[in-house]
Amino acid sequence: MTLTLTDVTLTYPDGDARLTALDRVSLEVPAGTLTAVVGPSGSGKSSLLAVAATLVAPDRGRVVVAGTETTGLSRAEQAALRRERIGVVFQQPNLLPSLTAVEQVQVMAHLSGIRPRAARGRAEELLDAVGLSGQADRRPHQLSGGQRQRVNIARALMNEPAVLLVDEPTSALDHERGAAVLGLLLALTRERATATVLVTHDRTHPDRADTTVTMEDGRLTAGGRTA
Ligand SMILES: Nc1ncnc2c1ncn2[C@@H]1O[C@H](COP(=O)(O)OP(=O)(O)OP(=O)(O)O)[C@@H](O)[C@H]1O
Repeated sequence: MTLTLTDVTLTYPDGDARLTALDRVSLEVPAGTLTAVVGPSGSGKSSLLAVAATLVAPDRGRVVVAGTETTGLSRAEQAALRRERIGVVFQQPNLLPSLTAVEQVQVMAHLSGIRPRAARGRAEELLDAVGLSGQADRRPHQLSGGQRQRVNIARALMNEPAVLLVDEPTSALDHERGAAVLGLLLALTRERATATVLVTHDRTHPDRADTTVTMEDGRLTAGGRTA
């Protein structure tokens, strides 16, 4: 299943005018591949993810998630689609301070309609997949920034999403850890056949992505590279 954006334009109110955050953006991300999105601050990268996640409605254009055209759906239908088909890892991880790593992942099952007993096993399996099997019982303050991001990724995979959207934190990870997260995301993308989009602030490691696109002033500029 694929993520497709076609001619997507998004504007925000800006005083009496409108600010164009996305300007006729088209992007296709096939299942089992990872597209890295790079570009300067304010160029529209997070807006692109927000539209792909159906969290923000574009002014114009089409967003198709795993075969479903999202722009015509009601808010309730979009919420159901997010719950069932989309995994999102935000720039600001909002882990719950009192829950252990495995509980953070498990709690997502509730939203995804997975039975509690099955949820524990699945949460453990996902922590294993992101390399955190030894840390299952730690709380967020006992984990490093990179480990917290891995918990976040495991959490986003709980509903077996078709589309995985990751907004990489700007400062939480150094280059080496950022590269490790990219390696992990690539492996998960292949294994789980997700259409993955990674917004990254590190300009060096996207070389390993299947495709790298650059945002500039709300436009996807040429120079996208397909491996
Ligand atoms: N809710 C909003 N209301 C008004 N303007 C917004 C809103 N969100 C973003 N913008 C503006 O839209 C443009 C694109 O912002 P966006 O957050 O998508 O950029 P970005 O490339 O993700 O930036 P960064 O790398 O700093 O996270 C910016 O000019 C920003 O100021």
